Amino acid sequence: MTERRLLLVNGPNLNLLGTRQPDVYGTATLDDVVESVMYTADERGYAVRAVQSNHEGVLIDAIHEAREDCAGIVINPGGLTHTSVVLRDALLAVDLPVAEVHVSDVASREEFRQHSYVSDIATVVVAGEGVAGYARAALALIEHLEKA
Ligand SMILES: O=C1C[C@@](O)(C(=O)O)C[C@@H](O)[C@@H]1O
Repeated sequence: MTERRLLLVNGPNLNLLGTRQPDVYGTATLDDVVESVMYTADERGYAVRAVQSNHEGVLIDAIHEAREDCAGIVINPGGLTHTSVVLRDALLAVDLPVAEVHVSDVASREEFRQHSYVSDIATVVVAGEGVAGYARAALALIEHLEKA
């Protein structure tokens, strides 16, 4: 039976949501994000395990562990989006469907933010919708899982 659990991953600096560049990222906190994803997932009968780390290896370990008991991954890799081959490799290695989220509209920001190592392997990409984008991404991922 498919596990009814999602892994929610937030990468470097996302612990500072709410106070970090509020003009770009808004004032909602990481706790708000986790709560909104849990609420949305719970309504569809899914549990959520949330991890945030400023350390790439911690994120990679959490992604590896998801293989044991998660059906999919919702991830905002933060700046690692634009740099991390190892994060991409971890996502490919566990072979779970991925929803990539960005609070800001990365496509309309600096050029270096316009390349993602995750987007082409993601089932869902949501960017520029503020923290509300996390719940939308989780829902789209669940819908994908339910169809599969
Ligand atoms: O840390 C972040 C946050 C971000 O992923 C976003 O949610 O908009 C966008 C990234 O470019 C940035 O490095």
